[in-house]
Amino acid sequence: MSAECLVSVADIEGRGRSLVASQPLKAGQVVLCDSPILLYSALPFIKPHDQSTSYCNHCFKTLQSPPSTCPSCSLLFCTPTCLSRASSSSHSPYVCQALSRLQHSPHLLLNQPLERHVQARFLISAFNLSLVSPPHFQTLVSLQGTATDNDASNAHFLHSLISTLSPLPSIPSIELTAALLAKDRLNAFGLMEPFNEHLERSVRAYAIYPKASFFNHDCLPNACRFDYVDTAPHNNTDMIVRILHDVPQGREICLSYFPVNLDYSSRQKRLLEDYGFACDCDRCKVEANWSDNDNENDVDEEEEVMLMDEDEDEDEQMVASGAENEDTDFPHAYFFVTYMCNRDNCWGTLAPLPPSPATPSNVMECNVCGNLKNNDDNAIGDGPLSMDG
Ligand SMILES: C[S@@+](CC[C@H](N)C(=O)[O-])C[C@H]1O[C@@H](n2cnc3c(N)ncnc32)[C@H](O)[C@@H]1O
Repeated sequence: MSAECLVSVADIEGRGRSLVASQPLKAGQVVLCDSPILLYSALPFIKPHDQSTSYCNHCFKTLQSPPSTCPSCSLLFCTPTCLSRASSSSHSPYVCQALSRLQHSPHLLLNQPLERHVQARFLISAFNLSLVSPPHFQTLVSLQGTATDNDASNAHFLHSLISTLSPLPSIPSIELTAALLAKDRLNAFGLMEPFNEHLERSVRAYAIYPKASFFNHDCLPNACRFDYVDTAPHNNTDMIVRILHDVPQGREICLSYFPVNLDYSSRQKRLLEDYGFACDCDRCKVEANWSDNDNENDVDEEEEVMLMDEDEDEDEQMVASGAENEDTDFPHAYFFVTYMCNRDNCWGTLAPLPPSPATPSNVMECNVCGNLKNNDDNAIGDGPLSMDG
């Protein structure tokens, strides 16, 4: 059955639009494969020549062989085909001229925070979308997100800047520009640089996905997302969402909006500041009662395994039944041991590979480092997989 039929949009009070299982789902099942309607670079307009050499400016694959160069602005693309596709979509003459002016006039964004550089890229892409694909622009406008005072002040500056860069028949108003910034803040997913255990992982591009934007957050998610930007031969920026464990029909499917190892106060802060809500998921209800010291244990793997050993049977039952025991100090120990990658500095989430119709999958894949491991805990490979693999 196609992934599209496995989840449907429902309104849940206090959570807005949500994705729920349309039928019982099996661990590893792909429930969504979504293509971005908007994709833009996460790089600031600083040292553009050094920084723009790493990725194709259309599909964001790491550049390998001699790239193709845009004759007007010198941005790099992985192949002539990517450059040609970009010229009629993401790198239209409007975008080409606007980016070129920003890159060659560093004073325009001088002393501006990096956040504004990336927002300028987003707005240029969004304004371009309103010209090259009005239906996709309408989808973007329909996403969740209402402008805050901060969005309004950013919009004020950026609207005036972008208006001077490149002529357009009409550009969105300042009010719509502020709303677009809010929608980007709430709905953009980062396409990350490849995992390196010695470096902090940074974002290479941001993407807006029309259907994946309906996933709500849970600090103990029942699904996680994968991308295969450098390895998928086609549609390499698609997002694939797989289920971690069996889920009954009608249950909401949630992602974690950030790595699951964050402690309670960091999670609450991020959710409130970036997404405008206070999380009251089962994990937060338990951790709200912990002292700060307890929260530090959140990322201590040895501690987790110790707790797991003590409570293993009970925790497995809790996960299986979905009903957590209020009396247990650490009901989510099972989650960390089973679904969190134990490679140094990874903190990725492990999801089973898609099951075959008759047999459940017993191989887990990490959505950050790509490691594959058997359910018996043996690493069996260093990903990432290709989606065709
Ligand atoms: C990416 S959107 C998710 C879809 C959104 N519910 C909608 O109606 O379009 C993110 C927003 O959904 C809401 N949301 C996500 N997870 C939530 C949760 N666990 N509890 C309450 N609201 C949540 C917040 O308003 C958040 O800013």
